[in-house]
Amino acid sequence: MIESLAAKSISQYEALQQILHAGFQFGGSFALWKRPKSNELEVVFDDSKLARKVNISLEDVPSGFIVHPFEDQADHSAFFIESKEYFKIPFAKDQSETNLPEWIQKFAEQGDKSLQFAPDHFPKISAQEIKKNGGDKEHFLELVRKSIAAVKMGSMEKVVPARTKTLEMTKDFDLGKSLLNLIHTYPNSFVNFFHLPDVGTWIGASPEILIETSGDHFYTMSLAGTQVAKGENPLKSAAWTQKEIEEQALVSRYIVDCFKKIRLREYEEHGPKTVMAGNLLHLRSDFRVNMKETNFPQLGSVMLQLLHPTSAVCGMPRKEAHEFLKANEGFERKFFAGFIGPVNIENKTSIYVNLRTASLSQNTITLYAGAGVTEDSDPEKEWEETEVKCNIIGKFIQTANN
Ligand SMILES: C=C(O[C@H]1C=CC=C(C(=O)O)[C@@H]1O)C(=O)O
Repeated sequence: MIESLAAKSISQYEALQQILHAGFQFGGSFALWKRPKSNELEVVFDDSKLARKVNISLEDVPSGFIVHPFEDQADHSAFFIESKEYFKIPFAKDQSETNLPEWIQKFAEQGDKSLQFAPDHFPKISAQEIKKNGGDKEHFLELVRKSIAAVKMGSMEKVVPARTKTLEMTKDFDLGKSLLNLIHTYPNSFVNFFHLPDVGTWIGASPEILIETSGDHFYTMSLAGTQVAKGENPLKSAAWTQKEIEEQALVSRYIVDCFKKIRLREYEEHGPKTVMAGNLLHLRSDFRVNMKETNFPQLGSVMLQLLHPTSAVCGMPRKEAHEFLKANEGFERKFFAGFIGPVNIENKTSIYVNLRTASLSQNTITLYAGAGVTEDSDPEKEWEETEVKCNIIGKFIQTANN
């Protein structure tokens, strides 16, 4: 349902606060997001008190927001925030004011203001759970060493070990402000927030599309290789090592192998080129298919099932890399490196890999990051890379006034 917006303008910060307030008071699940380069913020509310699940055959799914963990589900299901209410509001950077649907403003005015930010909506994590959730540096270094050894032994070409970083939830943590900062700092990312009662509450800024379908057009990308952007024109001056070029080429090969599996020969491939995500540079290739010309109307769902988890977040071959991570990583990825995004909204589905992300609990915020390992990797450098990746979200969470 598309709502008309109220005439009264409010600041973008206030709008975010009111959306969050209404979302938590609604009692169901909700999500908000801003697509890369878009000037609009989109929101869905679902009043269902029980987390909804759908099959990941997306053609049959109503409008909404999908949330799938890293682990494949035996029943091919994902969590789903059905679009019982959907609206979008202007949210350009240079436009400090915006409008909300009238009902949200009324809802927020009537409600209890103290609930505007309510960490008690989030699950509580015990100290014991924090300890075993994979944030230890020595554990990660050892994991990378083991990864390199396994690649050298020939059982895998690449693997993507990950870690967490846990921050304390401070009293001055301001969710609306963190989101506003993420939105304006990362205009090329998919900035997102979703809340599934009793399941999880996550905030992130992903640079990686897993699949997108819009009308007859299908799109996916291979993204890998990381360096910190430096200098005046980082996109032009970036140089890539053989290790990074190979790492990204493996992700592209993985996509082409998926096309081969379904005998799809007509696709466009462009790249790789250097792209910017926050203060990081990556190598990216773009893949496009016309679903009408290739007579493949269900390509989105088919590729979603074939691609996830890609070798940008798991490794290659996928099965061996996944088994290695399960045996050695030592923590549960949950929704990290899973996939999230709007489905069948205005004839478009945009599903992102859930990277540069954090889960919120009553007392902690857990950041997640991984790094692609090949035989030329250096454990200390991979640790540094995950620090920088964690910081993309972390720096807007640790200090409320950032
Ligand atoms: C696994 C992550 O990034 C992936 C995407 C781009 C570059 C990557 C890399 O250089 O390792 C990773 O494959 C992450 O951000 O946690």
